[in-house]
Amino acid sequence: MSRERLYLFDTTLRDGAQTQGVDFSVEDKRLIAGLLDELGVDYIEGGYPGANPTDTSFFGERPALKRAKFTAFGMTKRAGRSASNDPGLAAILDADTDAVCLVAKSWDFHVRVALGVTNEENLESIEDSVKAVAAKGREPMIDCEHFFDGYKANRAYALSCIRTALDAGARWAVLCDTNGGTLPDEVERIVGEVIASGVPGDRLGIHAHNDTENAVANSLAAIRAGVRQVQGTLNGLGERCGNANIVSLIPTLLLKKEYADRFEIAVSLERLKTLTHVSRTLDEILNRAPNRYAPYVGENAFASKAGIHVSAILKDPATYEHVPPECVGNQRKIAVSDQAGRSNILAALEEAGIKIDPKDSRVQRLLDEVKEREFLGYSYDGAGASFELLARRLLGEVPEYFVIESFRVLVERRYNAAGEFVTVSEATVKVNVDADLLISVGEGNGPVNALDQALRKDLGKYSPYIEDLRLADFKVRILTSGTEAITRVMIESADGKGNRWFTVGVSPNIVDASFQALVDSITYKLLRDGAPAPVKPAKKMEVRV
Ligand SMILES: CC(=O)SCCNC(=O)CCNC(=O)[C@H](O)C(C)(C)COP(=O)(O)OP(=O)(O)OC[C@H]1O[C@@H](n2cnc3c(N)ncnc32)[C@H](O)[C@@H]1OP(=O)(O)O
Ligand SMILES: CC(=O)C(=O)O
Repeated sequence: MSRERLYLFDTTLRDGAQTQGVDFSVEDKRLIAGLLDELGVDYIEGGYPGANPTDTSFFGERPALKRAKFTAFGMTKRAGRSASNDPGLAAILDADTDAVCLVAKSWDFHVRVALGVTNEENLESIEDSVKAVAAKGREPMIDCEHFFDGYKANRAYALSCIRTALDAGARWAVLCDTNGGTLPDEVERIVGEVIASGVPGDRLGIHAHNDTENAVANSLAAIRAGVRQVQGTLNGLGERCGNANIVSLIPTLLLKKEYADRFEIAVSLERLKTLTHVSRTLDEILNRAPNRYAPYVGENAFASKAGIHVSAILKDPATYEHVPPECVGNQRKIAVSDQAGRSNILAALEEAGIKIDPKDSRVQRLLDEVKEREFLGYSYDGAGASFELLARRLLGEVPEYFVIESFRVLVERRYNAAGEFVTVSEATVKVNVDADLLISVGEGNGPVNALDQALRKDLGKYSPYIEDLRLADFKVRILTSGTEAITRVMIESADGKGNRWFTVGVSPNIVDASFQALVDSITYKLLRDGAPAPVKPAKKMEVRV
């Protein structure tokens, strides 16, 4: 059966730029356009030439796209002047693009209130503007703003906006759920009625906003009802609650039988494997933490925690995964926690490269220990290095590289040499390495920083192993256990080889919890980098300062 072509229109650089807190630079726009082009979308809406210096500059030098149609956005000409005499439209037509998408009002309420013109004047603006785009040799399309609300208020007028655009030569009339309040059943019914009224579905598009968390569902409903262009943004960026997320739409269209059997899109199954990378690169550009819960591409999208799930996943991943993670470039994650069973532990041990007979009684002991510690506040879910140390200690594989004899931290608010009133922390750590007692003092902008400085200042023969270690992130959470508040500290560490690892510490005292996580971090690095075991047992001998 031959499949129908479905076109993907990306508006990350236009509607996505309308997201609160998002402010693309010209260079960001170039990078994102390149990513989208490589992914395989059909249209890249770059922004609104003439609306702001960034967009004008971006359109001033057309990005080198391999296959996507570079598209400018703008609005139809203002009433009372000709298309050739409208400076806004002129800036859009002057831009070197393949296509032009103009937003037009299709709700009579908006024509009256927002534009303050007659319905006929608005239709005239649509017709003249589309003709002006076509005359410039660009592919014209019209975003019918508020189409669904307009259709419910004045069906005949909303339809006449579409017909006027298409009759004037628009390749597409895009039905916009601008306020995002329409639900999937309404979208499906209304699109069906529009097509039944004689408008061909292969000239219609859908542009859905996410105000009821239905933007993707509404886009799929419109596709089922017959539209053949779908608009969306990377990671669902966009005005207010965002647009339909193409990072969710693309895999659904490619991997779900109902759509994959009926439609052909320009993104290949091979390019689909880059989707997680594309999504996370956008977050990187925006300096935002990726959404762990994002469907398909989030860190949790294929993370299983419950023992019953993991037991089955290890027998066949299809038992609890709706698609294989690799097909979108993501990966399976098996968490170890108090929801775990033996299967989670075995999977985590395998991931850490620890070989053990599944029937070994130490597997159950480790599981019991994890559950006991999680009860006390530890969380191994996000602290893989601490879990690995716990497991290897139980198996007798972790040398006691160093022994902490004691530590002390002072926090002082005082005037510094420059006469500024500052808070400084000072830590002293006594550590035993190869029977040498080493005492180091460190200063820092906080107690944990000072402890870290002191601990790492002199670790005897282990010092060279930790020269490139740095603390990348530090998270504190206060938990309540019974009547007591306890602190859980998670530390992310990194080294010069690009390795990152996570450790956890728990104590009623925040400094103590931090220190545990620090010690785990250093021990993990020593173990991973093959540091030799101490030759002498730890005991106080000589003092070196
Ligand atoms: C649903 C959407 O997301 S549409 C996309 C919206 N995106 C943006 O607005 C981002 C970029 N916009 C801008 O930089 C500015 O709004 C500009 C440059 C386009 C216009 O700026 P200004 O000329 O200062 O006008 P302003 O933004 O205050 O108001 C919009 C004007 O466009 C008119 N207008 C709105 N839509 C249309 C349309 N489809 N056709 C013709 N005129 C329109 C409004 O009636 C209003 O006119 P008025 O000033 O005579 O009342
Ligand atoms: C055009 C557009 O962004 C909208 O109607 O939502």
